[in-house]
Amino acid sequence: MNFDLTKEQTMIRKEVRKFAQKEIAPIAGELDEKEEFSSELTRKMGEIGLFGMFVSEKYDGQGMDYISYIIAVEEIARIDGSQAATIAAGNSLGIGPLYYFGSEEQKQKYLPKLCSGEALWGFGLTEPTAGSDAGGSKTTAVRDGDDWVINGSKIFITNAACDMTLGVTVQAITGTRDNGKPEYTCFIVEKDTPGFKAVPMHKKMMWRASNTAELYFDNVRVPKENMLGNQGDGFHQMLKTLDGGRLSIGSMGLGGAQGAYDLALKYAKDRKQFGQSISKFQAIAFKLADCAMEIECARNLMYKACWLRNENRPFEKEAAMAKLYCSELMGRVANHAVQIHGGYGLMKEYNVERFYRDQKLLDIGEGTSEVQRIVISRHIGC
Ligand SMILES: CC(C)(COP(=O)(O)OP(=O)(O)OC[C@H]1O[C@@H](n2cnc3c(N)ncnc32)[C@H](O)[C@@H]1OP(=O)(O)O)[C@@H](O)C(=O)NCCC(=O)NCCSC(=O)C1=CCCCC1
Repeated sequence: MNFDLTKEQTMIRKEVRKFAQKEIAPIAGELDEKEEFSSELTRKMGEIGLFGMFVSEKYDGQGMDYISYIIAVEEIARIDGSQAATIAAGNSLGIGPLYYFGSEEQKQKYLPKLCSGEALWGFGLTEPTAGSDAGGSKTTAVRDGDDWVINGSKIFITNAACDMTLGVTVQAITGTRDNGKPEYTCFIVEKDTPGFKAVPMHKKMMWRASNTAELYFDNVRVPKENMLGNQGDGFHQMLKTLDGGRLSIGSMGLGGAQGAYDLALKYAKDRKQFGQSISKFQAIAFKLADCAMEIECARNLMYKACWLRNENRPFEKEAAMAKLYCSELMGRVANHAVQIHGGYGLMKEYNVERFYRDQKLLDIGEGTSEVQRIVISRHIGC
C-alpha cells in the first residue's frame, strides 16, 4: 500500500492552489456578494486545464486519473465553493455523460470545446416534482419521423444558462418498461434549439457565483442522432454519472472543510483573549484537533473511492460514503470555524460565513445525505 501522491498529483495540488490563491481568493467574496458568475474566471480555469482532466487526450482532455481531478476540485473548494461548483459540475455532470455514453461523432463534436473550458454543458435530471426520486421525472420525448420531440422542464441545473453554455443532456420518458416503470432515454439539446429556454435562478443562499438554471422544453425537436447511447439507457446513464459526480461534490466538502479549518486555525493563533492566543485554550484547541483528524479521515475515504474508480472497480458504495462524510464534515468544520471567529465570523469580510453557507448545498445536491444513506444501506444488505 502506498499513501504517497504521484509527482503529477503533487504538482497539480501545488499549481491549482497557487492559481486559486492568486486568481480566485481576491474576488470570491465580491462575486458571491454580487451573485455574479464570471465567464472570465471560468475561462482562466479552462486555460490551466481544469476541464476534461479525466478525459482522453484524443478529445483534448488531459488524460489524467480521477484522484488528480479530485485534488484540483478540492484545492479550488478550499478557496471558493462557487468556482469549485463550476468545475465539479462542468466535468462530472457536463462532460461526463457525453464522454462515457456519447457516440464517436458526439464526442468529437462537443468534448474539445468543453475540455478547453471555452464552453459549459448542463446535466438535466432534476425536475420540480422529481428530486431524490430521480425515477419519477416527467419530461417526455416522443418519436416523430427522424426526430424526437421533447416536452417538460428541469430545475437547479448548474452551468446551463450562462453565456458559455453550449447545451444540456436531458433525461426524458420515451416509453414504458415491461415492469410498468417509465423508460428513460437521454438526449443532447443544444442551447439554440427552438422551444428550449434556460432561465438563470437567483437569490441562492450558497454558490452564489455559480450559474444555476431552470430549463423549459416546449416541443423541442432534436434529430435522432442526438440520442445519447441507446433508447432506454437513460436512467442507468444518469445514476452512473452521479456515482462519479458524488466524488466531485464530496471533494468540494473535503476542500471546503480544509479551507474553513485553515481560516479557523489562523484566526485562533492570531486572536488574543485573556492574555493569550485563543488556540491555547483547550476548548478551541480540541475543536481544531477534531477538525484536523476528521479532514484526514475524509481525505483517505475520498482518495480510496477515487482509486477504486481508477482501477475500474465498483465504487458506488464508497462514492456515497465519501460524499456523505465529506459533506457533513464540512458542516461541522464550518460551524466550528464560525464559532472560533466569534462575532467576526458573522461578518462577510472574514469569509468564513461563506463556507458556512456554501456547505448546505452539499447535504442536498447530487443526492441528499438521506439518499447516500439509502445507497449505503442497500450495499450493506439492509
Ligand atoms: C438511489 C435512488 C434514490 C434509487 O432510486 P430507485 O429506488 O428508484 O432506483 P433503483 O430501484 O435503486 O434502481 C433503478 C434502476 O437503476 C439501476 N441503478 C441503480 N443504481 C445505479 C447506479 N449507481 N448505476 C447504474 N444503474 C443503477 C438499478 O439497477 C435499476 O435498474 P433496473 O430497473 O433493474 O434495470 C436514486 O433515484 C437516486 O440516486 N436519487 C437521487 C438523485 C440525485 O442524486 N440527483 C442529483 C441531481 S444533480 C444535483 O443535484 C446537483 C447539485 C449541485 C451540483 C450539480 C448537481
